[in-house]
Amino acid sequence: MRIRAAGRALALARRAAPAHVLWYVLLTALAGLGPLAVAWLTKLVIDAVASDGARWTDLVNLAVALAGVGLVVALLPHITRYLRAELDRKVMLGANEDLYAAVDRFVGLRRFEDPAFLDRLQVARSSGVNGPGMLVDGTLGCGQALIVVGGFAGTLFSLGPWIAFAVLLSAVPAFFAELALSRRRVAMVAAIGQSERKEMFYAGLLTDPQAAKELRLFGAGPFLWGRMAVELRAINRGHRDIDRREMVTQTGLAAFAALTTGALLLWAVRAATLGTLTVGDVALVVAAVAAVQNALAGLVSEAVSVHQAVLLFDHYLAVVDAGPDLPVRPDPAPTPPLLDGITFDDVWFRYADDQPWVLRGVDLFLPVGAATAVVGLNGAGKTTLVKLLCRLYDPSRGRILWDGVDLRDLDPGELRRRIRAVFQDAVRYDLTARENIALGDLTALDDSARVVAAARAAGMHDLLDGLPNGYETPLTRVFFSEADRNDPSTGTVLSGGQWQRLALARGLVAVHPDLLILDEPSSALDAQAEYEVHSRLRELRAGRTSLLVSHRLGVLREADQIVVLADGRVTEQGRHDELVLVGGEYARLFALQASGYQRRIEESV
Ligand SMILES: Nc1ncnc2c1ncn2[C@@H]1O[C@H](COP(=O)(O)OP(=O)(O)OP(=O)(O)O)[C@@H](O)[C@H]1O
Repeated sequence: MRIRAAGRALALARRAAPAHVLWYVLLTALAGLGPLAVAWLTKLVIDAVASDGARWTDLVNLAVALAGVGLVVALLPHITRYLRAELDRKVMLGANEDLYAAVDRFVGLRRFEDPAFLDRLQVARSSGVNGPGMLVDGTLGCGQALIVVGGFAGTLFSLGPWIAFAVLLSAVPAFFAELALSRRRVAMVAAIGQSERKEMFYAGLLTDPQAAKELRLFGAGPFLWGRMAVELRAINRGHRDIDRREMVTQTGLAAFAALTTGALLLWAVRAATLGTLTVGDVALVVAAVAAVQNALAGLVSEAVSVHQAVLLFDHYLAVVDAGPDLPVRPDPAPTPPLLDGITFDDVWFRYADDQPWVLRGVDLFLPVGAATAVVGLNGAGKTTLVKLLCRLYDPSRGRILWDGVDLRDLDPGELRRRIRAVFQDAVRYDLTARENIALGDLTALDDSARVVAAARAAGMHDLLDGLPNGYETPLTRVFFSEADRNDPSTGTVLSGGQWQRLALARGLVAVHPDLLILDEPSSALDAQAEYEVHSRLRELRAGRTSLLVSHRLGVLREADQIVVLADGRVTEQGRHDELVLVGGEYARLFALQASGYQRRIEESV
């Protein structure tokens, strides 16, 4: 499994930056050979200077070679550092591309509501994408260290086999100790993932312009900061624990390394005084011991970083390989234009097995070309019904049929192209007005006429047209667009009702969707805007299939059918007049709202 992960990471690096990987490998190998060449040339120069019969030209040649190798050794780290940084950048881009493509393939919403998966996603986003770069660096670092160790160990071996053996043995405890530390570090990263997400949430909230108003008014800042501090302390505890272990391990290892180095130096000096080693040999031993110790320490830390990279990359692979969260048929049925209607056939739904049922056997038919309105108390399941219709979840039991074909047999992308929905909690994108609208159908991004028509339908055209840069004005004071670099003050902040109308424009920008869903599209509109918007919507809906959810029963009166949702079932269904005559829940709610308005009129008269 780990080997497979390492293979995938290296393959990703090769794909993202093939030339950089090749050059990086070559230069790293060269950098590994450099210190050995310098040490040997230094030994030869010293021995030549110390000997009586050395020729001047030989000395000069050796010195020039030493200087040349020294130059290469000095230059290589700078070039490899650049290559490494560039490789990391390219690989990270490729890894991010794959990660977000995978996240985009999650057809439904379940994964985004699963805390364990969100933890993985957090690790994948923050560290996993660096895995392949870390792995290449670490693998090459290991390779380089092995070249140095191999070269110098050979040298030490020629001077005395047991020295080479002793030096190599001294690295074994370090290797296993670092490996154990690495395991703990990765476990710690996963363990603090939840705290990190909470800390990010509080940090975002404390600096969020939208939240600033309430937080100041309620004086909730210190409370949230207190919560954030709790998470930060938990994160710190995780890091502190690892840092302490690291300190104890590293100091023990350093003391052990210093002892072995000292013993070897003593041996070399004694051997030189006895005449078994030359002066050049002593210089070589000194260089070799230092280089082998350094390289072994490097080998251990690089091996550890490879290990860590693979463990982190495992989280990344878990996300990238997760696949769609709802079953998607490999050979989906085509999604033709809606001809007959949509059927809810005994639909049961709950958000998780341990949660209560939200829908308990909904039977409903949305006829093509008709406007259906859904009414119900808060929490009755109206938005859930809409989300099932868009196939953001699958029913727990029962079926939803598009002209008789189960939604599960259709391609979710194709289905969604036939549906446009405006949700009550529509997103406010920090983008330009044009982009905010065109996100509803990206084919309209460069089609101003369609964007303007949608804005007109939602009653937003005059306002957007009058902005400093018209439709190109950013609807945010958080960023500014490139065009506004010289005057970033053009960004505009919309009111709640204006955002709602913009969301409506986003829903209306698609050309003739088969199904238009409006979930509380006018709750924040003033009376005049609501009247205008609904008159316009009535025109737009005429002859089209639409589903309208609203608590303002007055705007639903003209729907072709009104459906009351209660206790997870359809309890009433019919036209406004029919339901009023029946005198059930709809009639009660309608009378309640109407009496409120009536009383206010009478009081003001
Ligand atoms: N993502 C979710 N996970 C778990 N439960 C959820 C989720 N979304 C909604 N619910 C629960 O499902 C029930 C129905 O919610 P839904 O949003 O469909 O109601 P609604 O009729 O649209 O309400 P409202 O009129 O307040 O908008 C509620 O009890 C709610 O708590």
